Amino acid sequence: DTLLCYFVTPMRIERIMEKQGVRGPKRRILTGNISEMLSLHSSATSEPMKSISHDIVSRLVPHFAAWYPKYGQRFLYWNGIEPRLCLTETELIKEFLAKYNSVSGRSWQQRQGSKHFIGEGLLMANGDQWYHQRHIVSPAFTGERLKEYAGNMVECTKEMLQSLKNAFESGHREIEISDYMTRLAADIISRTEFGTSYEKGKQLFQLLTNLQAHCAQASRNLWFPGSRYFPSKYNRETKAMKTKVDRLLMEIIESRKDCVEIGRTNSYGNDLLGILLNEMMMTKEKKTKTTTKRGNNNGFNLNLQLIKDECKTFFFAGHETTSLLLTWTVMLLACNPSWQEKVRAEVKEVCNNGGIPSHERLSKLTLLQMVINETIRLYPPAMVLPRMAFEDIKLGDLLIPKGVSVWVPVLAMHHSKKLWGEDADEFNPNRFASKSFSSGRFIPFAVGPRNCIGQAFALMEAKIILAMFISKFRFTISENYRHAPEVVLTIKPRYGVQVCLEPLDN
Ligand code: HEM
Repeated sequence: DTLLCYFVTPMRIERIMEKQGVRGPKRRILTGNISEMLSLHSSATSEPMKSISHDIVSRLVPHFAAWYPKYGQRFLYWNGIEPRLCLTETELIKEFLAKYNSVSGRSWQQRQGSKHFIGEGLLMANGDQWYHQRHIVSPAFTGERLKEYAGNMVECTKEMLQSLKNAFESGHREIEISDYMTRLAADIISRTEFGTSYEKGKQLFQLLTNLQAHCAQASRNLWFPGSRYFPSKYNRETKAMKTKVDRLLMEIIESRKDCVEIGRTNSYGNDLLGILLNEMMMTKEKKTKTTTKRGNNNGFNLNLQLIKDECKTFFFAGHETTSLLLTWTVMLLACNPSWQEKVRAEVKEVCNNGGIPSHERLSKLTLLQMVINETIRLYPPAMVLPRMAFEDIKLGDLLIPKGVSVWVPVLAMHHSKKLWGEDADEFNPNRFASKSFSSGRFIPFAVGPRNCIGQAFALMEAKIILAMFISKFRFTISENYRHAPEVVLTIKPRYGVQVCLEPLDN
């Protein structure tokens, strides 16, 4: 097996790719191109940028910036023993994401790296396991359900605006906005997931945030097979943190079950946790009635462990991405006062009740939507879409051998001058004025059956929060802001985003 994994398979993959003209940097046995990538990364992000420029590809994905001009629009590199095929052709990407979902998915490295903090939930599931989970949670994201969440979003935002006002009144003219946005997005997803058990959801937020930061650090060593078995301090600490999270989740689940068992209600609720518990109970009942074997569900079993994993998955996928979208939008509008004023005027016209947008009015906020699009083009929270081929895949003229991870470099494509023109690195929301922009080059939420299930939720949330924020405050970028985007799973501002606030009367 070792021989196969370290020598034979990599050589076979290299040969197949080379025959098709796909080349890449020279690979070392075991470590692949890791040391080169590490050294490129550490020099690229060691300092803040000299100005607030959005030309960030060579800073955040320096290996892409180095290899793309040299090896072309498809190239192969190695993260340890994992081969990665970087694919940048929009038609091929669309076809790959739309058609080959059942024969591609999360790689071992990805699943291992996130095992402790999101486990086997939707984001990391593959094949039938993925299919069943997606089917079960979809009802939580229908149009009707979204409308109901809008009220929660407005309530949480009002609280956040009040605490900003309090901070201002106690003398803080400058605030760091990413902290506020992170707490707000966590608040909203906690209510959506846990509804009434929301107070415990808040406690979970802290525990999960710590666990995630811890896992991000530990997974740096994952390219080395067997590392997860080392009795390291990291591994011990991770396990202890995970146990705490699971215990708290179990408490939330148990109290929900108690309510049903003592007959106070007959449903577990229609928030995400409720939907999952209802489904688990229904399948249990069906099983005892018909004593069906595993057959029709292909071995899929929604048990308590999976429900806990799902709660963690949605918490993780649903708050950090959105809070970053909000933070970067505030940064960009703080640096572009004319766009800030235009959006404020639009909000005033569309929502003439103090900037609180009703669900029906959201689609009328077109300038705000253009600004949001431009923000996730320049700073896409998910900067890469990784998918491993589980079978040989024929994509146009390209054969992708089994075992290769296809990497769609979202950030690099969003900044490509070839796709967006010479001003690709500039903030210009007008490029989204026409609704007919090609979908292939703009993929912040991915495309195809495995796209972001929370896309409509996130966009609704972003519009509500930004509309309310912009009606209450005018804001400018502080001279203390240091522009230092960095990648820690997502694209973050290393030192936060400091803005100066001016409350508005309305
Ligand atoms: C601006 C905000 C967001 C962005 C940019 C974003 C982006 C993405 C992207 C690119 C993917 C595909 C990842 C991949 O295939 O590698 C994804 C998947 C996912 N997202 Fe989001 N997301 C956002 C907000 C949310 C929210 C609010 C939720 C939940 C409420 C959510 C839940 C998920 C889940 C569960 C998946 C996995 C879907 C699957 O594999 O079937 N996301 N997201």
